[in-house]
Amino acid sequence: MTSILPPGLEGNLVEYVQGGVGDWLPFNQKRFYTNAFIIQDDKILLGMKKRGFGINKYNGFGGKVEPGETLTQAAMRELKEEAGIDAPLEHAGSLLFMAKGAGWAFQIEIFSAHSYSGTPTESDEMRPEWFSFASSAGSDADAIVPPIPYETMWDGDVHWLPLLVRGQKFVGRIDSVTQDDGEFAMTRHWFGTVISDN
Ligand SMILES: Nc1nc2c([nH]c(=O)n2[C@H]2C[C@H](O)[C@@H](COP(=O)(O)OP(=O)(O)OP(=O)(O)O)O2)c(=O)[nH]1
Repeated sequence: MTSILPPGLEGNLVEYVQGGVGDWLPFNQKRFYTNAFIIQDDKILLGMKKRGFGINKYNGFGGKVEPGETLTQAAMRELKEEAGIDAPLEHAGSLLFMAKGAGWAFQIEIFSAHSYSGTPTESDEMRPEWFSFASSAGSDADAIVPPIPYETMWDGDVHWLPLLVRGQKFVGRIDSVTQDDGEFAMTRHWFGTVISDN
């Protein structure tokens, strides 16, 4: 099934999930960010954001792409700065995130790797922790790896993180408004999976 893509998304995509109401928000510019995840067996490495935008949420490791960097170089640099590790990151998906009133959109390029070197280490910005995405996660009293903490993550992550962990490339858009408490609430979202050309 093909469908009309939200503005700002492109590619050979099949709709996976969508929701919300209203017109897609206008934007006049995209700013590029990276977000990197390490996935091993049935575990994923997330970081608790200790400061700045998205504080007190678990997320991948990332930040702004600096002038002159490729997306992959930026993703590797941010992973090293924020988690203290190196990894052969590969592009895994893209997320266009729009906050009402901003005028510009976050273009977040998502990367993943199944191996890494070094030891995940707390930085000024992030505290790394492993989480399990096994179906039995959290049900075993002896389990020491907790399940993915969606309640402490960005609202839209519950839609695309399952695609990421099973290696399905995806593209999505999330529009949001800022609430009185400063938190973002999704107003509309759309996610599609990427159809490979071969
Ligand atoms: N997982 C996830 N991340 C999101 C969403 N929306 C959103 O802005 N983000 C990311 C984009 C950025 O990577 C991150 C916030 O930026 P950041 O705090 O890492 O960037 P920064 O400006 O501090 O950049 P830097 O100093 O680290 O370079 O939050 C979302 O819906 N899900």
